[in-house]
Amino acid sequence: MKYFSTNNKGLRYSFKEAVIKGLAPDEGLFFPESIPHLGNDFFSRLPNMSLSEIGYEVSKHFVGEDITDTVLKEITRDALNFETPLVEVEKEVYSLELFYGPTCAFKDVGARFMSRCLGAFAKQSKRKITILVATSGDTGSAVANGFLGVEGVDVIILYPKNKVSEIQEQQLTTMGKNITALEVNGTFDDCQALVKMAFVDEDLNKKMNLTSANSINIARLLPQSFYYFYAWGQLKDKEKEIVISVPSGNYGNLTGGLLAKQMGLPISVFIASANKNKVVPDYLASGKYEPRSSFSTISNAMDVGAPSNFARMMEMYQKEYKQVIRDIKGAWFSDQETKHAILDVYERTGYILDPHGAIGYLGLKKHLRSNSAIGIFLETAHPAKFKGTVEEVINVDVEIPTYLKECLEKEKQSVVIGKDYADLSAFLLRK
Ligand SMILES: Cc1ncc(COP(=O)(O)O)c(C=O)c1O
Ligand SMILES: N[C@@H](CCOP(=O)(O)O)C(=O)O
Repeated sequence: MKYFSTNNKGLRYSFKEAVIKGLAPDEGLFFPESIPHLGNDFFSRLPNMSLSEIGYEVSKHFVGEDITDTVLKEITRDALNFETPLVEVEKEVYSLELFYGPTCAFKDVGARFMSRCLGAFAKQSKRKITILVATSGDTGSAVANGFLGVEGVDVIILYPKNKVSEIQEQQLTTMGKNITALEVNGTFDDCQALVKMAFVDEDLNKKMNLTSANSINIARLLPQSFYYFYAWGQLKDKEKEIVISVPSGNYGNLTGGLLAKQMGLPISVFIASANKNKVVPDYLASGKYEPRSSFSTISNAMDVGAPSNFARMMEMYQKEYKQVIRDIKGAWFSDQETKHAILDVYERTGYILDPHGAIGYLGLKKHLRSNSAIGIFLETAHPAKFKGTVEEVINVDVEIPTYLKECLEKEKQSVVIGKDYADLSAFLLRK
């Protein structure tokens, strides 16, 4: 399989090149030159397949000869060693719980797969690889956890000062070893823009071997299709129409779902569920895409005003707006509505939503009108990561998983920088 840049289809790159570069030299995002349709045999075996088996069967089409079959099997077995259960919350409304990985967010799936692929490539490389990652809360800790102690790889996390939850910040800033946290005086979009500027800074790239572990990187994005197959495999009734709502910010998770659909997964509609940062729901309503500065909300990991993966969504639909709105509906909700959903679902069912999952739930309820459809929303993080907000709403203690508890006891270590590129490049050149 070869990859092209969303800015230029003329040049082709191997999986290994795309993973090591992260972003194409022309600042486009890497995209597979063809998307395989997985056959009936694969779909008939799905109900009995584990997440890691699905990961292997799907990714083998995308990695080409860059990773041997034996190594790819090891990578998927080792990376995807946790559950992603489908839990019925109400009649025909399911939560796909993606928070059983080590950092309690869906990012663990992609970060663990990518770290093992890059780890395999790093062994073949003489130069150290430096990963730059921008985070609005969850990507940073998942990437740090995935790459902690990996030889030949340094990780630098950029996160927006005062805009992530307390537990998220502890996760980002307490790893030590080969992980450094930069606290940026700005928004997530500023962090993402700084990272992209570093990739095209020629002087810096002569000195450092930089790559990205955001969903910009194809090895982070691809695994985000695996659990859609897993969810479908777990459904008892596969005859009904299936609608999936994805709480979205940078749109890597939704793009993973769209990839699964193009590979043949019978999902009738996706819902792009957003908070007040609603550039994509606005595009779906009007046909105009207008990235803008982001607002801070209680679903902070989705506070993105210029989502990276919009370029890939457009590539998939060849910018055909009518086709896009056939497959994707938009929805957005305020903090007040999010809190109300957390309380309402808790009181009626006992199920505890986190603020991101609550937006997914609301998007699903908005569009799931037909009784003949099954709805799934993605629960993208453990509610304990947003303990303060959730407990204030439901007035009940939310138990913190052991891993999260451990990082609360450690000391925060970060370097504060401004949002000017000069600050980041000076920091990197000093390293
Ligand atoms: C908990 C949580 N939910 C939803 C999102 C949004 O996902 P995406 O950026 O892939 O749209 C994120 C961040 O990416 C997140 O951390
Ligand atoms: N919400 C994300 C933002 C970065 O998203 P990514 O999937 O592109 O890495 C976060 O939690 O950091």
